[in-house]
Amino acid sequence: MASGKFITFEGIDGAGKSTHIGFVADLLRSRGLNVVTTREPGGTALGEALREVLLHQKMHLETEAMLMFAARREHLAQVIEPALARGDWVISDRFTDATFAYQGGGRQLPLAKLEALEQWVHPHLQPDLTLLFDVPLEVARMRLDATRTLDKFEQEKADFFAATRAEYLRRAAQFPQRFRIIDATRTIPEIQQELAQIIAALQGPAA
Ligand SMILES: Nc1ncnc2c1ncn2[C@@H]1O[C@H](COP(=O)(O)OP(=O)(O)OP(=O)(O)O)[C@@H](O)[C@H]1O
Ligand SMILES: Cc1cn([C@H]2C[C@H](O)[C@@H](COP(=O)(O)O)O2)c(=O)[nH]c1=O
Repeated sequence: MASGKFITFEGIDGAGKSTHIGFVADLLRSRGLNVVTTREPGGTALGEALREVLLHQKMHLETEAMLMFAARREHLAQVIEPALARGDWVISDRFTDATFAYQGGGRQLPLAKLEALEQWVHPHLQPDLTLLFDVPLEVARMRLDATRTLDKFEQEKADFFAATRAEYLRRAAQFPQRFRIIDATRTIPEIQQELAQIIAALQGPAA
Protein backbone atom coordinates (compact mmCIF):
# COMPACT_ATOMS: atom_id res chain seq x y z
CA MET A 1 0.00 0.00 0.00
CA ALA A 2 1.28 3.49 -0.90
CA SER A 3 2.08 5.48 2.23
CA GLY A 4 0.24 8.72 2.88
CA LYS A 5 1.95 11.96 3.78
CA PHE A 6 1.38 14.45 6.56
CA ILE A 7 1.04 18.09 5.43
CA THR A 8 0.64 21.01 7.82
CA PHE A 9 -0.52 24.57 7.12
CA GLU A 10 0.95 27.32 9.31
CA GLY A 11 1.06 31.09 9.58
CA ILE A 12 -0.02 33.98 11.75
CA ASP A 13 -3.78 34.58 12.07
CA GLY A 14 -5.16 36.06 8.87
CA ALA A 15 -2.25 34.98 6.65
CA GLY A 16 -4.73 33.02 4.53
CA LYS A 17 -3.73 29.40 5.19
CA SER A 18 -7.27 28.00 5.76
CA THR A 19 -8.39 29.41 2.41
CA HIS A 20 -6.13 26.92 0.60
CA ILE A 21 -6.74 23.69 2.51
CA GLY A 22 -9.74 22.65 0.41
CA PHE A 23 -7.81 23.39 -2.77
CA VAL A 24 -4.88 21.15 -1.80
CA ALA A 25 -7.21 18.39 -0.54
CA ASP A 26 -9.15 18.45 -3.82
CA LEU A 27 -5.91 18.33 -5.82
CA LEU A 28 -4.82 15.18 -4.00
CA ARG A 29 -8.28 13.61 -4.23
CA SER A 30 -8.31 14.25 -7.98
CA ARG A 31 -5.28 11.95 -8.12
CA GLY A 32 -7.23 9.18 -6.39
CA LEU A 33 -5.77 9.66 -2.91
CA ASN A 34 -7.70 9.45 0.36
CA VAL A 35 -7.31 12.71 2.24
CA VAL A 36 -8.22 13.60 5.82
CA THR A 37 -8.44 17.32 6.62
CA THR A 38 -8.31 18.39 10.24
CA ARG A 39 -7.21 21.24 12.49
CA GLU A 40 -5.50 22.20 15.74
CA PRO A 41 -6.37 22.85 18.39
CA GLY A 42 -9.27 20.51 17.62
CA GLY A 43 -9.85 17.59 15.28
CA THR A 44 -11.52 15.40 17.95
CA ALA A 45 -14.47 15.94 20.30
CA LEU A 46 -12.11 16.54 23.21
CA GLY A 47 -9.80 18.69 21.07
CA GLU A 48 -12.71 20.89 19.97
CA ALA A 49 -13.79 21.31 23.61
CA LEU A 50 -10.21 22.30 24.53
CA ARG A 51 -10.18 24.69 21.55
CA GLU A 52 -13.17 26.57 22.97
CA VAL A 53 -11.33 26.99 26.28
CA LEU A 54 -7.99 27.85 24.67
CA LEU A 55 -9.39 30.46 22.30
CA HIS A 56 -11.64 32.18 24.83
CA GLN A 57 -10.31 31.85 28.39
CA LYS A 58 -7.34 33.55 30.00
CA MET A 59 -4.90 31.11 31.62
CA HIS A 60 -1.28 30.73 32.70
CA LEU A 61 0.93 30.51 29.64
CA GLU A 62 2.29 27.10 30.64
CA THR A 63 -1.28 25.81 31.04
CA GLU A 64 -1.96 27.07 27.53
CA ALA A 65 1.07 25.23 26.10
CA MET A 66 0.24 22.01 27.92
CA LEU A 67 -3.41 22.11 26.80
CA MET A 68 -2.25 22.58 23.19
CA PHE A 69 -0.18 19.41 23.55
CA ALA A 70 -2.99 17.56 25.38
CA ALA A 71 -5.35 18.30 22.49
CA ARG A 72 -2.58 17.21 20.09
CA ARG A 73 -2.03 13.90 21.91
CA GLU A 74 -5.71 13.04 21.44
CA HIS A 75 -5.62 14.27 17.83
CA LEU A 76 -2.63 12.05 17.06
CA ALA A 77 -4.18 9.00 18.72
CA GLN A 78 -7.66 9.35 17.24
CA VAL A 79 -7.12 10.95 13.84
CA ILE A 80 -3.59 11.50 12.54
CA GLU A 81 -1.85 8.23 13.38
CA PRO A 82 -4.75 5.94 12.28
CA ALA A 83 -5.12 7.86 9.00
CA LEU A 84 -1.40 7.62 8.19
CA ALA A 85 -1.44 3.92 9.16
CA ARG A 86 -4.26 3.37 6.61
CA GLY A 87 -2.15 5.06 3.93
CA ASP A 88 -4.32 8.20 3.83
CA TRP A 89 -2.90 11.68 3.41
CA VAL A 90 -3.47 14.05 6.33
CA ILE A 91 -3.73 17.83 6.03
CA SER A 92 -3.77 19.66 9.34
CA ASP A 93 -4.54 23.36 9.77
CA ARG A 94 -1.71 23.92 12.30
CA PHE A 95 0.39 21.46 14.33
CA THR A 96 3.39 21.69 16.68
CA ASP A 97 5.14 24.50 14.78
CA ALA A 98 2.20 26.67 15.92
CA THR A 99 3.05 25.96 19.56
CA PHE A 100 6.68 26.96 18.99
CA ALA A 101 5.57 30.11 17.13
CA TYR A 102 2.71 31.25 19.40
CA GLN A 103 3.68 29.95 22.86
CA GLY A 104 7.45 30.07 22.22
CA GLY A 105 7.68 33.19 20.03
CA GLY A 106 4.56 35.16 20.91
CA ARG A 107 4.34 34.25 24.61
CA GLN A 108 8.11 33.85 25.08
CA LEU A 109 7.88 30.45 26.79
CA PRO A 110 11.33 28.77 26.81
CA LEU A 111 11.67 26.63 23.68
CA ALA A 112 13.33 23.85 25.72
CA LYS A 113 10.06 23.32 27.61
CA LEU A 114 8.15 22.99 24.34
CA GLU A 115 10.79 20.62 22.96
CA ALA A 116 10.31 18.43 26.04
CA LEU A 117 6.54 18.31 25.42
CA GLU A 118 7.11 17.58 21.73
CA GLN A 119 9.43 14.70 22.63
CA TRP A 120 6.79 13.33 24.98
CA VAL A 121 3.80 13.65 22.63
CA HIS A 122 5.26 12.78 19.22
CA PRO A 123 8.92 11.76 19.46
CA HIS A 124 8.90 10.00 16.07
CA LEU A 125 6.50 12.00 13.91
CA GLN A 126 7.11 15.21 11.97
CA PRO A 127 5.15 16.58 9.02
CA ASP A 128 6.44 15.58 5.57
CA LEU A 129 5.68 19.10 4.37
CA THR A 130 4.90 22.33 6.22
CA LEU A 131 3.45 25.18 4.17
CA LEU A 132 4.16 28.45 5.98
CA PHE A 133 1.86 31.22 4.74
CA ASP A 134 3.85 34.36 5.35
CA VAL A 135 2.55 37.94 5.25
CA PRO A 136 3.46 41.21 6.98
CA LEU A 137 1.41 41.81 10.14
CA GLU A 138 -0.57 44.68 8.63
CA VAL A 139 -1.82 42.48 5.78
CA ALA A 140 -2.88 39.72 8.18
CA ARG A 141 -4.62 42.21 10.46
CA MET A 142 -6.52 43.79 7.58
CA ARG A 143 -7.73 40.36 6.37
CA LEU A 144 -8.91 39.42 9.87
CA ASP A 145 -10.65 42.69 10.58
CA ALA A 146 -12.59 42.32 7.36
CA THR A 147 -14.13 39.04 8.36
CA ARG A 148 -14.79 38.15 11.99
CA THR A 149 -15.12 38.63 15.73
CA LEU A 150 -11.60 38.23 17.10
CA ASP A 151 -10.69 35.41 19.53
CA LYS A 152 -8.14 35.60 22.39
CA PHE A 153 -5.10 35.15 20.12
CA GLU A 154 -6.38 37.38 17.33
CA GLN A 155 -6.81 40.21 19.87
CA GLU A 156 -3.06 40.18 20.69
CA LYS A 157 -0.98 43.24 19.83
CA ALA A 158 1.43 43.71 16.92
CA ASP A 159 4.56 42.80 18.94
CA PHE A 160 3.03 39.39 19.79
CA PHE A 161 2.46 38.64 16.10
CA ALA A 162 5.88 40.00 15.14
CA ALA A 163 7.47 37.53 17.59
CA THR A 164 5.18 34.72 16.39
CA ARG A 165 6.03 35.36 12.75
CA ALA A 166 9.76 35.60 13.57
CA GLU A 167 9.68 32.21 15.32
CA TYR A 168 7.88 30.63 12.34
CA LEU A 169 10.55 32.01 10.01
CA ARG A 170 13.32 30.84 12.36
CA ARG A 171 11.90 27.31 12.31
CA ALA A 172 11.57 27.40 8.53
CA ALA A 173 15.30 28.19 8.37
CA GLN A 174 16.05 25.46 10.93
CA PHE A 175 14.09 22.77 9.04
CA PRO A 176 14.44 23.73 5.36
CA GLN A 177 13.83 20.15 4.18
CA ARG A 178 10.18 20.17 5.28
CA PHE A 179 9.20 23.88 5.24
CA ARG A 180 8.09 25.83 2.18
CA ILE A 181 7.50 29.54 2.73
CA ILE A 182 4.54 30.78 0.70
CA ASP A 183 4.44 34.50 -0.06
CA ALA A 184 0.80 34.91 0.91
CA THR A 185 0.58 38.59 -0.10
CA ARG A 186 -0.11 37.41 -3.66
CA THR A 187 -3.54 36.72 -5.14
CA ILE A 188 -5.31 33.44 -4.33
CA PRO A 189 -4.84 32.06 -7.91
CA GLU A 190 -1.12 32.90 -7.84
CA ILE A 191 -0.72 31.09 -4.52
CA GLN A 192 -2.68 28.10 -5.77
CA GLN A 193 -0.43 27.81 -8.80
CA GLU A 194 2.62 27.52 -6.53
CA LEU A 195 0.81 25.08 -4.21
CA ALA A 196 -0.01 22.82 -7.17
CA GLN A 197 3.69 22.73 -8.12
CA ILE A 198 4.79 21.94 -4.57
CA ILE A 199 2.22 19.16 -4.20
CA ALA A 200 3.11 17.64 -7.55
CA ALA A 201 6.78 17.53 -6.52
CA LEU A 202 5.90 15.96 -3.16
CA GLN A 203 3.68 13.33 -4.70
CA GLY A 204 5.94 12.40 -7.59
CA PRO A 205 4.76 11.47 -11.10
CA ALA A 206 1.06 10.60 -11.56
CA ALA A 207 0.39 6.86 -11.76
N1 LIG B 1 -4.30 35.82 -0.98
C1 LIG B 1 -5.34 36.46 -0.45
N2 LIG B 1 -5.66 37.68 -0.87
C2 LIG B 1 -6.71 38.35 -0.33
N3 LIG B 1 -7.50 37.87 0.67
C3 LIG B 1 -7.20 36.64 1.15
C4 LIG B 1 -6.12 35.88 0.62
N4 LIG B 1 -6.07 34.71 1.27
C5 LIG B 1 -7.07 34.74 2.18
N5 LIG B 1 -7.76 35.89 2.10
C6 LIG B 1 -8.91 36.31 2.93
O1 LIG B 1 -8.38 36.62 4.22
C7 LIG B 1 -9.27 36.19 5.25
C8 LIG B 1 -8.50 35.27 6.20
O2 LIG B 1 -8.16 34.07 5.50
P1 LIG B 1 -8.02 32.66 6.24
O3 LIG B 1 -9.20 32.40 7.11
O4 LIG B 1 -7.66 31.67 5.20
O5 LIG B 1 -6.75 32.98 7.15
P2 LIG B 1 -6.02 32.06 8.19
O6 LIG B 1 -4.58 32.29 8.01
O7 LIG B 1 -6.49 30.66 8.10
O8 LIG B 1 -6.49 32.71 9.56
P3 LIG B 1 -6.74 32.00 10.99
O9 LIG B 1 -5.50 31.29 11.32
O10 LIG B 1 -7.03 33.12 11.92
O11 LIG B 1 -7.92 31.09 10.80
C9 LIG B 1 -10.45 35.52 4.54
O12 LIG B 1 -11.49 36.47 4.41
C10 LIG B 1 -9.89 35.16 3.16
O13 LIG B 1 -10.89 35.15 2.17
C1 LIG C 1 -2.25 24.71 17.30
C2 LIG C 1 -2.02 26.00 18.03
C3 LIG C 1 -2.83 27.11 17.78
N1 LIG C 1 -2.61 28.26 18.44
C4 LIG C 1 -3.47 29.41 18.16
C5 LIG C 1 -3.25 30.01 16.80
C6 LIG C 1 -4.60 30.58 16.42
O1 LIG C 1 -4.68 31.89 16.94
C7 LIG C 1 -5.57 29.68 17.17
C8 LIG C 1 -6.23 28.67 16.26
O2 LIG C 1 -7.07 29.35 15.41
P1 LIG C 1 -7.14 29.12 13.81
O3 LIG C 1 -7.91 30.31 13.36
O4 LIG C 1 -7.86 27.85 13.62
O5 LIG C 1 -5.79 29.09 13.23
O6 LIG C 1 -4.81 28.98 18.15
C9 LIG C 1 -1.61 28.35 19.38
O7 LIG C 1 -1.45 29.41 20.02
N2 LIG C 1 -0.82 27.28 19.62
C10 LIG C 1 -0.99 26.11 18.98
O8 LIG C 1 -0.23 25.13 19.24
